[in-house]
Amino acid sequence: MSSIKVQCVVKEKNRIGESPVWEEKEGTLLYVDVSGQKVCRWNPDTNHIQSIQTDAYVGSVVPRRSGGYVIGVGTRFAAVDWETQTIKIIAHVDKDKSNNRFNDGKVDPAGRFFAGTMGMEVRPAELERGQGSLYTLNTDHSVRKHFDQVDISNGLDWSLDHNTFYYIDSLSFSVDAFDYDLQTGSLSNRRVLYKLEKDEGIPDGMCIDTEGRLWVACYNGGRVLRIDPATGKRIETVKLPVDKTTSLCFGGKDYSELYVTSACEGMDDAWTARQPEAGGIFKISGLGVKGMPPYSFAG
Ligand SMILES: O=C(O)[C@H](O)[C@@H](O)[C@H](O)[C@H](O)CO
Ligand SMILES: [Zn+2]
Repeated sequence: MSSIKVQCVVKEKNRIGESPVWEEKEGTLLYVDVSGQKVCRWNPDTNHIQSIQTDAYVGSVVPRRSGGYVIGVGTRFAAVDWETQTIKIIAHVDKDKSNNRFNDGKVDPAGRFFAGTMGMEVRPAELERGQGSLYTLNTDHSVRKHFDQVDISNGLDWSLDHNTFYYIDSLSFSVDAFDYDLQTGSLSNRRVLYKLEKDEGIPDGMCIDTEGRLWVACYNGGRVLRIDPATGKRIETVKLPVDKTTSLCFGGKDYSELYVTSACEGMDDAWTARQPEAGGIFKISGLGVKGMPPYSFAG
């Protein structure tokens, strides 16, 4: 008997909720509202949300070892000082592409911040294709471009042995893998790991569990998938009461709960009436698997 429970824990609607990160020390969940242009921090004990406004779309937020956070905002990497509520630009990318913005990002096991860009959407998942690139913000604040021709740069994570990088370019409808060199931060040997089925929607955010399996949030699919990278097979599906599930991370006690963000942007009144929790954040408990603590940017 499965005892999986799905619960909407953050009722406040995000236009595009994204980039959830569990903060163990504070017991809080960090996330962004991409087009709502804010970085938020939710405390499950008090149900209180703190936020800071950004001046452009904010694709992701990651913790920083020296304190505060780093974000991908517009086409810039920037540092957030949470105490003083100030944002300082670190580096600029895609300078020739004024219509671009950062999307999903995550820190690698060596403390580098990986984040990708995309063109501006006219409607969800509709945009000029191939405008994005995948970047690394190194700990010395230099920027490296790994590749371009990306449609919607999205979910990413590293294998438990750090030798593989998993990556989603949403409009390819696949989860890809690369060989990863942790010493140099280099990617090579791209291949497709899993192709989504039609009814599964668009692959969006992704995270790994302690068994090395991947969890993928499916935009317009209303579900999260568990993929075994060893076989390339889907081994579990958990459905949610909203279609626009965007991203996910493990958190809570011992990282045994899966937090899933969602979006409501692009939904008409009838759709919103059917799914009143769209834009909220969900907690899935009883999965029987745990996740990994996030890495912090080391620069
Ligand atoms: O959630 C994200 O990653 C993007 O910011 C969104 O724009 C959606 O992903 C996209 O619309 C469908 O892939
Ligand atoms: Zn995403």
